[in-house]
Amino acid sequence: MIPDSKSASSYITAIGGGTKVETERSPASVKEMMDYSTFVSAPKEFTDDAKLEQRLAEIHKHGVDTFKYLGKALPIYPFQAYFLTWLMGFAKAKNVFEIGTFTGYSTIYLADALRKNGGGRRVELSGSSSSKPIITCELVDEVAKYAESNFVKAGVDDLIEVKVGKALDTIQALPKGTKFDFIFIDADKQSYTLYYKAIMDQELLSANGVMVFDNTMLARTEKLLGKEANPDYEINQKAIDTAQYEFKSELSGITATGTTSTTTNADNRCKKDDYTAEEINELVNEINQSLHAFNMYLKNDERVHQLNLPIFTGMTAIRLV
Ligand SMILES: C[S@@+](CC[C@H](N)C(=O)[O-])C[C@H]1O[C@@H](n2cnc3c(N)ncnc32)[C@H](O)[C@@H]1O
Repeated sequence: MIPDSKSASSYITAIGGGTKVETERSPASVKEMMDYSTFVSAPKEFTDDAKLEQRLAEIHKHGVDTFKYLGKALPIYPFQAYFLTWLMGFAKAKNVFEIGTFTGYSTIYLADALRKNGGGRRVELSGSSSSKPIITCELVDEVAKYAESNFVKAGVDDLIEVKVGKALDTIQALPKGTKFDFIFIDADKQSYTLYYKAIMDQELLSANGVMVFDNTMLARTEKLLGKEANPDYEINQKAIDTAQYEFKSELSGITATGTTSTTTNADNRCKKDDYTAEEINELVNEINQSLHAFNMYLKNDERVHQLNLPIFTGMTAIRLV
């Protein structure tokens, strides 16, 4: 049964805000639900290499500590890695395009799944150049170098090429019709529509390929459903952390695309270490508006089948019609 706007709103608010999910059926927190799902799921594409698992845990911790200036930069959650690698197996993906490398955490899982899918097909680019089967885009040079060192340590560097710079430039530099079986986007949220349009214009998704966007339902998602802002809304710390990170990351995207007039204002706000609740509310609203615009654009795009899934802060899976 399709939930009505009211029940959907409370459920999504719970997910977006990281608060308790209050349904009769499921009193668990989102994290508890995700942990349980991880526990009882076992995609065969997922790594069973204990050493790699440990290395990934170290990468997670070290990356978050090292790149504090990116705010609360977070890799995907383990259950999300399950989901991505399961999809990779389903699509029999032989190559990958990723936006948002950060420490390389998600990329390493994708590389491991690629090996389990039989190795990986090089991305054929025009002319003499041919790349590795995974292309991942990272804006910040220092971060990209750190990710590359992690790929070496994880033994997957032969599969991955990091493109440093603005992701939109990288997409547009790819020859039209370069095909990827799996595309994962987890970067500046306000650029999601631009990335999607550019990927579709460039015809980068293969016929049976899958494209996934992360965080498509961020904090304070009730705004997306048109509910009035609640002045008594208690902003919880998790929502604040997420918003700060997403916004700071977002700034790169604003500058990268140069399509918004809020850059100066946003840049000034980014320099601050502390935000008031009001400012955070404003930042979250901006991001949510972009995400809602993106979600609606997809909903109305007849070229694709898309599913907006309530996994963690929302993941949207897309395939071509
Ligand atoms: C959420 S993190 C990615 C996490 C990664 N997918 C994982 O699970 O381990 C987002 C990354 O996107 C990068 N980024 C932000 N804007 C970008 C842009 N315009 N082009 C390329 N990368 C960008 C940030 O520097 C950050 O490292």
